[in-house]
Amino acid sequence: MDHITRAYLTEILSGQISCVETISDPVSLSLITKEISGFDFPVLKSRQDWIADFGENHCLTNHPTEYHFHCYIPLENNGRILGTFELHNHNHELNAEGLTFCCNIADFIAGLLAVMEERNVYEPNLATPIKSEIINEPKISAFADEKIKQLEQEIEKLRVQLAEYLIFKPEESSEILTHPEIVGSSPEMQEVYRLLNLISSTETTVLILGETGTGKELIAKAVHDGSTRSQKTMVKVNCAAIPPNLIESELFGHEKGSFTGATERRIGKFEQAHKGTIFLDEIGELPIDLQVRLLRVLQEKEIERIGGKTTIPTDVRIISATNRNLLEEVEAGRFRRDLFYRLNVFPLSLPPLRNRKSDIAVLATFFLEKFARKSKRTLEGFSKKALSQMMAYSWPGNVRELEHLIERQVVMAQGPVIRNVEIPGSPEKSLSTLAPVKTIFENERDHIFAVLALCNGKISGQNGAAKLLGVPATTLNSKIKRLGLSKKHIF
Ligand SMILES: Nc1ncnc2c1ncn2[C@@H]1O[C@H](COP(=O)(O)OP(=O)(O)OP(=O)(O)O)[C@@H](O)[C@H]1O
Repeated sequence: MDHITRAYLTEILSGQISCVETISDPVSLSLITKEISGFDFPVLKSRQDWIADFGENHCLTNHPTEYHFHCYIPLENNGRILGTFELHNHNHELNAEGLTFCCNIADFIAGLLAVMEERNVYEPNLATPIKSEIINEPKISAFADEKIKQLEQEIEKLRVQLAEYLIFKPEESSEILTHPEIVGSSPEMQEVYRLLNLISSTETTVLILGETGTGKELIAKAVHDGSTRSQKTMVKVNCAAIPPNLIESELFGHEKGSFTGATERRIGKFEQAHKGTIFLDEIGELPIDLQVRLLRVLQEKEIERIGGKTTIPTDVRIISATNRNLLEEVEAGRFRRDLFYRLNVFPLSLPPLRNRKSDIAVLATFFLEKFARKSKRTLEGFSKKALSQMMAYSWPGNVRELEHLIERQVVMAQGPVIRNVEIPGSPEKSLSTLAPVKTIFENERDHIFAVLALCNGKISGQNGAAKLLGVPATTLNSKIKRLGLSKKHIF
């Protein structure tokens, strides 16, 4: 290899600097090539990792300050690796969220380098290093066309978000965050509110992830309401609910007579959402051919009605949501990787209710008040028993399931306090209906019996039952006698 392109962000005390450089000097190159150009997937390394591998001389950030955490992501465009994106920072080891940020930035930088290469603005085989502060101070804008400017703007937005993310130290914030429309103050929801605050004033494309009923639509609404587009509408499209043959016309509209049954011109959801937000729910269900069209709309920022002859510019913020693991869908070839990166600019994961049990009581009370008001009933709250029933349940349908359950309880309530909640699929168990319970004695006997059978009756030694059970062979022998077990039980 005769050169390597490195785009890097480093955290310094006064803020962030960023630059792209091409290194072709043989001495630095051999060291760098050896170390980072071999990474063909994202790699996180700490300073200690580098020292363990290469000694104290590992530092390759071209900056005198030593950094503690390093992240390297290949800059890949259409299967070609154009260089490496690096982040060097002091404070945090990157978590999954930070890594996604970086992957998104890398994706845009790779796109930018590819366009620059195409336009001859950037020449990867240049013998001398170019040092253009493409991110902070776009010197190349003299040559730059619209596409380059757009990509630069996207990168800049992400860079600012990443900077805010890196500066934030959760342990230093003691303020309990809340939201007027969203109930819950568990640590998991604190993180959701923090991310909501982070994106509220931006135009970022958001991907909301979470199981069914975790509140994805509610959060999408909160993102829209908190944005500068809140005076315009948020148009919702449920990609799973529309028959595949109608979804294109639903999203982009059609001209009269463009297909059988198109008796009128139809304005699609993208046009309806102009200057506002479009919420693409269940995006994982979007057919693959429409994924291509959606990607084009995201890139070109214009749509074409079916049967239309002109393109219509659209200014729409995209929020999408899914309860699928989209990366798995990408790996399985059911979801386009380029679209995934476009949508996943800012991922926001909602925790399932079973992982934030401290919110159950407050959510249940919120719904109790809501439905009591609606049905004009006076209800005061839940008994301890009712609350512990709700706490013990795993809520596969999450907040929506809780909401429906409380609605039913309000209808059926006999007095001002709900004393018993009917958890679905678990009729109240009385002792007489429970399966016979084993005594501790029986449990121990059966367990020892099973392990002895596994070891073919061998008690001591390397493959003996005593070793597996973590007791000395003499103890196991006396237990076997006491429990009345013998070899005949085993073979
Ligand atoms: N934190 C919350 N506070 C108050 N209400 C909530 C909260 N989370 C969810 N809900 C309510 O629960 C119901 C389900 O929420 P929502 O429709 O947003 O879930 P979803 O994740 O979009 O579901 P699906 O994946 O099935 O589309 C709604 O009535 C919503 O208002």
